[in-house]
Amino acid sequence: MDSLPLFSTHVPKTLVIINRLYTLICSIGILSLMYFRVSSLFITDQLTNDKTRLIPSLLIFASEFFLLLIWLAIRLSRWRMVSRTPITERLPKDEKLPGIDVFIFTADPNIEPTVDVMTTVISAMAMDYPPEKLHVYVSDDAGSSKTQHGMREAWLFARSWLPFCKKYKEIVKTRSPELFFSASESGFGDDEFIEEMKKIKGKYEEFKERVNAYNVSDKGASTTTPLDHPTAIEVLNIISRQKKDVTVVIGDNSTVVDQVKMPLLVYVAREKRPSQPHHFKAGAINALLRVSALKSNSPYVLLLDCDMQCNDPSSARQAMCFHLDPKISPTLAFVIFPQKFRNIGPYDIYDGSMRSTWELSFPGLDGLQGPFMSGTCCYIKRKALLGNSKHQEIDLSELKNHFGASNKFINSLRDHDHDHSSTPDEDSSNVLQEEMQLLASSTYERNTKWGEEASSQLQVGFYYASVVEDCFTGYMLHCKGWTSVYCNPSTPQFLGRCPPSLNILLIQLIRWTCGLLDFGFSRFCPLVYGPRRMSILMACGYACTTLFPLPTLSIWCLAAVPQLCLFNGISLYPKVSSYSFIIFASLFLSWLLGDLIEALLSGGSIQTWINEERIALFRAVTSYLYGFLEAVMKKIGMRKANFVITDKGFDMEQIKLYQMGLFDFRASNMFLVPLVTLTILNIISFLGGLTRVIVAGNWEDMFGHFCLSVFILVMSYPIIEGIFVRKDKGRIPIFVVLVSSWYSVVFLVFGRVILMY
Ligand SMILES: O=c1ccn([C@@H]2O[C@H](COP(=O)(O)OP(=O)(O)O[C@H]3O[C@H](CO)[C@@H](O)[C@H](O)[C@H]3O)[C@@H](O)[C@H]2O)c(=O)[nH]1
Ligand SMILES: [Mn+2]
Repeated sequence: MDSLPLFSTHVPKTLVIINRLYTLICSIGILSLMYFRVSSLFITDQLTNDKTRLIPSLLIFASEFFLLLIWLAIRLSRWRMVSRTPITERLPKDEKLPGIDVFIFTADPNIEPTVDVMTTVISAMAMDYPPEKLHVYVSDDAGSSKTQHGMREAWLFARSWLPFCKKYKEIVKTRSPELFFSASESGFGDDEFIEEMKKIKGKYEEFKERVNAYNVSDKGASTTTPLDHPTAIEVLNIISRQKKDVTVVIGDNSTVVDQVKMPLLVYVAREKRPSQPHHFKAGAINALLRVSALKSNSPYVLLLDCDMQCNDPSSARQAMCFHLDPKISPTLAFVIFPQKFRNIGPYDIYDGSMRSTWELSFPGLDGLQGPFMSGTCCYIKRKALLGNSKHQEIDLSELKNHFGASNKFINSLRDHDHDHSSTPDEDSSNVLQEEMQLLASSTYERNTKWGEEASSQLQVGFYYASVVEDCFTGYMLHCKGWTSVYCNPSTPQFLGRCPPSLNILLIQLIRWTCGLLDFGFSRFCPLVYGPRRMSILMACGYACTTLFPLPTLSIWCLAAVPQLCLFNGISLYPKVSSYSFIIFASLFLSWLLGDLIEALLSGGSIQTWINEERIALFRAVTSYLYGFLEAVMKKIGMRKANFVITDKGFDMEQIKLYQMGLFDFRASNMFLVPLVTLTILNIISFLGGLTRVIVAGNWEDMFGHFCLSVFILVMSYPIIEGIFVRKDKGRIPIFVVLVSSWYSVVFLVFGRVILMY
């Protein structure tokens, strides 16, 4: 049994063939386009005789070239798509399974509703895994009594929920009470089941009420601030109800309640002081790595954002099929599941399903060295995060230089070198508690290597260099030779909630853009640092992800320059009757059709495809631009790193618009103004160009421009509708329309001056 592989691998042939075909077409297209553009720069007449101008031609050439390069890099990174299926029946017996520490992160009870966070906690505790091998840690970066209290309530509810799930495991398919009670099939089962289900539903409602009541009461009012609070660690077990102060379980880590064992549950609020950098989520992960090392020190760690509930309980076993597979296990650092969302509307206008990432990019990377890391739905090997060598062989003082002064922590490192779940020595509760307090203190990392690039043998947790700590840390692991695996079973293992609002989405994207560019611009740039350490295709994958926001400049050019030229009767594209036009037409069409075919093959529809293209453009001209500017300002020292936490409480109006497939334009003006300006500019240019062509009759020269304009106008339809048609609250405010019209006029005037050259 042992030697049999624990998973199987398939190749999605149709997708692979289509992708390779398009890579080929795209490469030929790029070469011919370059030939055409370069030669037409020198022989002015070849275009539309005397009307070619240098500046717009150069701008357009650079933009097209850059976009095509990125397109090619994306295609290349999907060269070897694979998909994998774990075979859980072949896993060793429960006693032989390794321990797993689940880390759940929350940072602000005001925008991350406590009930939701706790539902995630409960769903993780109820996973299908031996409870004595499962340890759930909650990191509360706000140090809020609301979360701490919520956890005690969650623990109490779990005491009923876990036995219920165990008893009816054939019926209770999802272990998140929220998902279970909202699903229609929760009503099936015999009378006894229905009776018990009603009871437990009542308890769940009471649990929610108690948590919410506490949060609005005086007791819930915080006495500390998210940026300034002491360490608080609480290990929950039966006695913690009576003894409100910190309790530490001695002996077996799990607790037996009503014949059902409960996983260990630990609340950790690391100390935060304004004078000490806390490094956002990466800092929280590292603090948990240290604290958990003393308590359970499991060889595997599951990272979960607080809104990512465990939907299917089998993810841990599935992940272990890869981690324990004798063939891939030695180099395997992490197993990733896709982030799926439970609130995606029927139209998915904001591309919450991220189809191209989960269905195409990640399977592509999986055929190379493995998918990127994401800070949630990810089972990581602890050893990969703390060094891949035998810690016994390294000098103690060297280890202390890297990991800090705690002897107990260093001992734990040496412990997890034996790839099995270890029960750390249980000291008297006070000693252990003190040590955990030390490890979670804000000064512990001073003069250590936490969050930095260490020696080649050692890795000291998550990196602090970028606010997309997950992608960057994964990249560095890949550079060190670790691999990763992607697992995308048909039942979503985890379900979170995507932002159903344009504003929240675009704010989140600014952080991602800035964080990705941070590392794209650093000495670790995948184009420079990568190729020597990983395959060229893998480096391509990282390059197009970290540098993908850069085409914002190209897209701005393509959304404005050809339009200004159209307005002024200057042609940048060959005559429709000429041979060279075929280059443009075929590139443009194969780009669109390629995306369309892939969307259809990977479970999307025509609507999906239009939505994806549309939101990609909206993101490119707003978030990417601001993220890019922020990254540049950080680089020159004008700005500090910032992690704006994604708002997770949504209002009814937002949800209503989202469900109807209507954009919610109650967004910041900084997003609306660029979008509306470009739309108005395109409308004016289109109408102006049309008039001009009717008068001059040179439609053959301007055909390319019209195609581009029509495409942009179709993509901007929701904006046009938001300006002229909609009357609801989510329409585009009149003030924005006025300001944007003014900017469009400025564009037209400046454009005219520049186009003279
Ligand atoms: O100082 C902080 C900031 C955030 N978080 C937690 O980190 C998680 C992710 O934050 P969120 O605001 O939800 O960001 P998203 O953009 O939705 O998260 C994505 O992007 C992050 C990197 O920017 C990754 O860490 C996440 O795993 C990934 O889901 C949440 O649970 C937060 O509570 C902290 O613990 N401490
Ligand atoms: Mn999130």
